[in-house]
Amino acid sequence: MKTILAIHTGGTISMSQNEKGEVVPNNENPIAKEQVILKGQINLITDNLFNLPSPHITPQIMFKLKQRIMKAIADGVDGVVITHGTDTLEETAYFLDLTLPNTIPVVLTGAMRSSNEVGSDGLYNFQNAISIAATPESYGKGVLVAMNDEIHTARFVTKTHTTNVDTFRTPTFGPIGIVTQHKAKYFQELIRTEVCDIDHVVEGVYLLKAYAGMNGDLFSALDNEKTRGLVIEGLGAGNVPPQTLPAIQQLLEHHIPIVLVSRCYNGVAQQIYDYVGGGIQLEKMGLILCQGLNGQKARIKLLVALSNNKVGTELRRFVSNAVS
Ligand SMILES: NC(=O)C[C@H](N)C(=O)O
Repeated sequence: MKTILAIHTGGTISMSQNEKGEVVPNNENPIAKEQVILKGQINLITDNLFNLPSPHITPQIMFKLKQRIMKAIADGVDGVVITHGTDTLEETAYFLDLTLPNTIPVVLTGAMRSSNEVGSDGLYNFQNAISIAATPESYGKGVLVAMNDEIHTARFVTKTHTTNVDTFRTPTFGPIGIVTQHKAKYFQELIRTEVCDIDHVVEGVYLLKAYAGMNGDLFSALDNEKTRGLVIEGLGAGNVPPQTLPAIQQLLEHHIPIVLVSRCYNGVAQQIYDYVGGGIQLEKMGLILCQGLNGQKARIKLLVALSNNKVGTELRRFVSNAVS
């Protein structure tokens, strides 16, 4: 019989609506003891590790979660399910994808409607995640995200809607599989994995979004000493307004690695445009163009790379390409 560990970390899936209609955390996790699916066929063990709304999750907390999963792997569990708030779920999922060995299925899930709301999706998603974690086909696919009958890779999935249960999408590539009647069916393979073990997490990795008319003020506001790295969500295929360039250059002169992604929902940042502030100039200046990741994922990747003490060409190689 397979042993699946469910680690609960909080989020709407663990919350309830009160008489005023406000969604609030519970002391007792309402779904922690529930197991409808695969009852008698798997041994489900539970760890209520945290009870946090996901905006309270930090990279330090992600690191504690990674350590807990490493212990579970060493103890011989066959799969791990993590319940998590959806706001930062994609960041935790990608952090774990980058830092855990790809040995057993690790599946994150959450809910858009709290436990006592009509049409609550929490228990349903939790059941699906258990079933995915117990499926032999789920091995070797990296960390997975199971929401609303779809299975996504941690690397590319993103939250796209504030409240709709169909919020998690994988732009450009699509989901890796689906769940029907609580059974996982895969129709895409994981392209590759890149595990990068870390024993601590650095601070001071920031994310800024470019906008029409942006100037250097926000870049200049960064403390050169405290800033370990920066991700810029550029415009379109990876361009920034020209007024930002002197301040960006200043940061580069302080040897701060700067990663460029696109603020677009779909597509990749590339050296296409040769005008002032275009991707070609940014690449020549020394920015690392990262293909395929959104801003928050690129920030996690840069943070993991820096926590692994990567520098120079190795940092550039690791951060630049998430696709192939
Ligand atoms: N649906 C959710 O879980 C959203 C909630 N604010 C959280 O991330 O904790």
